[in-house]
Amino acid sequence: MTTRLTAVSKRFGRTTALRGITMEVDRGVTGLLGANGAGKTTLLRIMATVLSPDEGELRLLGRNPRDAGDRLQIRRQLGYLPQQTGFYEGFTAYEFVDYVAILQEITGTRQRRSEVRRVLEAVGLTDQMHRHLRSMSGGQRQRVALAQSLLGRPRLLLLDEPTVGLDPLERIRFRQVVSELAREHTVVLSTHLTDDVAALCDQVVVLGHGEITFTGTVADLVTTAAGHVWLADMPDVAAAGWWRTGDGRYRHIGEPPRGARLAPPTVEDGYMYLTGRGT
Ligand SMILES: Nc1ncnc2c1ncn2[C@@H]1O[C@H](COP(=O)(O)OP(=O)(O)OP(=O)(O)O)[C@@H](O)[C@H]1O
Repeated sequence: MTTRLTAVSKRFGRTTALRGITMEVDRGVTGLLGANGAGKTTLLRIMATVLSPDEGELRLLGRNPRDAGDRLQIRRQLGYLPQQTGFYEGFTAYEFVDYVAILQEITGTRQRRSEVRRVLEAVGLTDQMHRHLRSMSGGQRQRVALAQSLLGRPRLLLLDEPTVGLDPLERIRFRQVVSELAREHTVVLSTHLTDDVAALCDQVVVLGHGEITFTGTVADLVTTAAGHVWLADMPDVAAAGWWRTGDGRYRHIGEPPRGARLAPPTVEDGYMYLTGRGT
């Protein structure tokens, strides 16, 4: 079931949010990495059939979203976690997910109940499902939001910055959930956290100013910075970027000076080198 974008572009007035995006996603996790305003949300909204592209072709789960019949079929197999979920604070986790299930026309009370319980269990909230949303932590609420996106066992799961605002333990819990899901789902998640990409993604797509600047594996992304990261006792202002590390040395990204002590690159270095920002 192919999910592929070909030469997709989108403008908002004078702003070009996406230009000539061509990419394919498959089972596993694809990470969309990019700075604020790079176009990640716009891309996910197009894939979620919320927005139409101005130009280009889209195949979602082997279907054409421009066709009304196909679009309905796509939406039935699609899970979407937007950047901001409109929660109803007075609802419990169960009530909220159940409400979304009703909106999705999951018919039959017994079937709906078991589906709501299934998705809450998938995100590890079985014990918390009768707590009110207003009393939950950011991470728990994010898992409730993820749970609603899993209703109906979607084959394509789109997650917009799902780990923003989570503390380290919540992020690890969230990663566990997503990596388990990716065994059977195609997951596309946007983030500006290179740690999430390193931990989760089979494929990485880097967006910069609405264009794809890199597609490959995490290892490929790391390799882009090989030979361009070095450590020194003093900062080198000619580097594209540098910062002082915890051990008092200065880590640099860019063209190394002669005789520099090269360091093995990380995903973050790869991303920084690629974007030419260094810091
Ligand atoms: N509805 C809209 N109307 C006008 N401009 C928009 C709209 N949506 C997005 N844009 C613009 O398109 C560009 C891409 O925005 P988008 O939200 O897709 O980026 P992003 O990578 O998701 O950013 P962030 O990480 O901050 O969420 C930005 O310049 C943004 O201001």
